[in-house]
Amino acid sequence: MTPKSVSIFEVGARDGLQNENPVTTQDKIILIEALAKAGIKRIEAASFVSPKWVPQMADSGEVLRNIARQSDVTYSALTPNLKGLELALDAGAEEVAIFGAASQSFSQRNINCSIEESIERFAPVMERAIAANIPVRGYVSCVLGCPYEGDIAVSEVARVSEILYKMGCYEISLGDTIGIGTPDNARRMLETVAEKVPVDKLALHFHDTYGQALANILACLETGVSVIDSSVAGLGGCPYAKGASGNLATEDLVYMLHGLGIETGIDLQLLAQAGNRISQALGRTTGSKVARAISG
Ligand SMILES: CC(C)(COP(=O)([O-])OP(=O)([O-])OC[C@H]1O[C@@H](n2cnc3c(N)ncnc32)[C@H](O)[C@@H]1OP(=O)([O-])[O-])[C@@H](O)C(=O)NCCC(=O)NCCSC(=O)C[C@@](C)(O)CC(=O)[O-]
Repeated sequence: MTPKSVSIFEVGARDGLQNENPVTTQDKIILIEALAKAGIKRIEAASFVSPKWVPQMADSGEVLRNIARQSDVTYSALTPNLKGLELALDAGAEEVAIFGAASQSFSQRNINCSIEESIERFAPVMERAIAANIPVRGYVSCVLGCPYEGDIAVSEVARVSEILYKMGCYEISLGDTIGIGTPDNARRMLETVAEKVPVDKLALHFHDTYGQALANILACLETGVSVIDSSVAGLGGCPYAKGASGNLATEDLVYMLHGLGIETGIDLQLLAQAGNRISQALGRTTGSKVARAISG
């Protein structure tokens, strides 16, 4: 059944900015604070990965330490290993995420290890996070296709999702990393994963490379999924998936959800302003059609 409200997990400051031209630390801080003012309650603000691999995220500690935090907002960070987790805890991350894949080739290119090795690396991260009382989110990439392998079996998506869930992730975010899915296969994938992980513990994380993300989300909403990741101004892509565009723009998602009578708690005008400002800092126009329409 379609949910009455949707929780938006904003990934623009991480998934978005990790694959844009560098912006200043201050620009990131202004963005994150503006997103919170617009009513977003879950913000992925940082990523503690190797600065040699993703230089755009090298100032993650400084970002987390300097944002003016709102008490009802959760600020989270990616942590691929124990080193990343310790840095995230030190900087005050309130939630962390481990990120695996349903594709062996993507796992190798993204985090330099196989799926099985990644699970081994995640185990101590989970253990330490639980000891520190920090919730851990789990990502599974390539749920609707892989830039290196093509089609990915939904059974593999379900298998990896279940492993991360059973390890203790409170929520599993299903990433269409290259935005290749279409409504029927997106929904079928979600239904298959939901046989292993309860649908209220699943989130959708759809890139918009082929312009299908909104349609795919609409098709999936009927299953009752109620957490959706998106990126203000459609920022980003993925450094290990050449040609992938950003996540679905949050403004476009919010506009559709409000039109369907689904609550988000987000002020669309303030959100569009936040997206327009970071787009200006990047020297590009917003990737959100809704923001362009409102601004026009
Ligand atoms: C995972 C590693 C670190 C393994 O990298 P590695 O080379 O296998 O690891 P290592 O342990 O051998 O370390 C190599 C170097 O990295 C350093 N290092 C090691 N760990 C860290 C850390 N946490 N923070 C800072 N530095 C670190 C470590 O200290 C060492 O430094 P050196 O001695 O060479 O100077 C590397 O592969 C990496 O950083 N990859 C980047 C992955 C990434 O950020 N990808 C993009 C995010 S995932 C994504 O966008 C998909 C998602 C989540 O949005 C969902 C979707 O859309 O599908």
